[in-house]
This record gives sequence, structure tokens and C-alpha cells, in this order.
Amino acid sequence: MASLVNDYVTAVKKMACDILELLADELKLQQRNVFSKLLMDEESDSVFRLNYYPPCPELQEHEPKGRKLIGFGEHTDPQIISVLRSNNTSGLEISLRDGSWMSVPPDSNSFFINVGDSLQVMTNGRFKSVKHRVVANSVKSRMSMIYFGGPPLSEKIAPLPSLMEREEASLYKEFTWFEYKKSAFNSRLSDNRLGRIHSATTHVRVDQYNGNTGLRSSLRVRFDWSWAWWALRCIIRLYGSIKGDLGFKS
Ligand SMILES: O=C(O)CCC(=O)C(=O)O
Ligand SMILES: [Fe+2]
Repeated sequence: MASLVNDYVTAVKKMACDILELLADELKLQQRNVFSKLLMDEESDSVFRLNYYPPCPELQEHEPKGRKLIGFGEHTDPQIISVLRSNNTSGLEISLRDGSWMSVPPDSNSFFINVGDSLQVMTNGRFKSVKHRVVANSVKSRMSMIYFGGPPLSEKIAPLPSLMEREEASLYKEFTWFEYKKSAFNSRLSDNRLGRIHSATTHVRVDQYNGNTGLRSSLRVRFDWSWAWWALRCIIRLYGSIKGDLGFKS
């Protein structure tokens, strides 16, 4: 199993590097490995994560129309690039400019690539890290696996001087990846992290993240208050029906 995961991560990392080199070409950067070398570095702080979202049958039955239960709250990925693969269950949504959410069609034969916050900063906003979330599915479980390609902890992240046009203002202050990760623990998942390091602000305070370094795999289901509310209502309903079975009046 461990070697299967390692083989998968090695292959996906290579693909992430190829994509980053194509992006560097697109930006007409002479050093086409300027992004990919951060993932290739021995000290690269990359993470591999498995997410499991159980089906939520109660959703269809009881949720008022239009309301969605959240499996993974809205956020942007903080690293450089994320490569996601899922089973054929829908749930992933991206936030559009007007604030509405668009569903990403599930496709177990495709990869979904996300620009991370660090790439947004290095490109001075030319590439944007898009906000996304996962909503619960009422009938099928969703599984996803994501490779998050991150730089070494000590790497300084700032807009690339070779990219900046004359007189172009740097939109972000420089920070190390370690600082960004550390401050991640002190904020909420949905916080606008990059807003805090915008060069108009007076200090660098960075944000959220699952702080482990190195390769890591984990299985988890995100906690969200809407789930707690839903669970509470299930318990109340269950309690009501048990009382009924036992002959109590509800
Ligand atoms: O499970 C998914 O489809 C997305 C999960 C995600 O965005 C993440 O783990 O950062
Ligand atoms: Fe994500």
C-alpha cells in the first residue's frame, strides 16, 4: 500500500511540475523551472490527502429546497498547486467572481488542478487561487485524493522580480512558507489569507493549515456546524420515534 501511494505521488508530482513549467512558459519566464524546482526540492513541503464524505440521505428528505450541507468548508489551497482526483460523485464546487457556486462535474478519469495561494503571490495575481468547497451528496459517498505541492518551509514567497513589468506594484509582502503555514493555524478555513499579506496592510499575518511537513496521508471528514445542526435534528427525530415505539405520547 505504501509503495502504491508513493508511486502515485511520484507520478502526480511529475505531472504537477510539467504543468508548472507550461505556466512559466505562458508567462514567458526564462527560467521555466522557477515554480517546479520548489516541488522538486528535497525539502519540498508537500502533502497527500485522502478525503471521504459519507452519503447524507437525510439531506434530500428533510433539507429545505436549495440549502446545502457542507462536507468541506470554503477555502483556497495555500500551497503552489493542487492535483485532485475523485470518484464519480459530485460535490466539489468553485466560487465564481459574482459569488455564486459552480459544480465541478465529477470525473474519475480526469484531474482537477487548483492554483494555490503561493502561486498567486509569485505571479503577482496573474494566476488566482480559486475558492472551493465540497457539498454533501444525498446518495453516494465521495472520495478524493489530492497532492498539494508546496515549497520548502524556509522558501521566501514573493512576486517574481523577473515577471514584474516596469512600475508594476507588488501586490503582496514577502513571507516564508513556514510563516504562512504557522499563521494558518490561527485563522478560520474560510478566511481570506492573501488579504492579510496584501502590501497595503501594515503587518504580515499568515494563516491556516494542516501543519505537518513531508508526505502525509489522512482520512477525514470535515466538521461543520451545519452538520451538527442536522445531527441534532436527527437525534430529536429519533428520540421522538423511540418514544412512540415505547408507547409514550410524543
Ligand atoms: O474533496 C474534494 O473534492 C476537495 C477537498 C479540498 O479542497 C481539499 O482537501 O483541500
Ligand atoms: Fe482544497
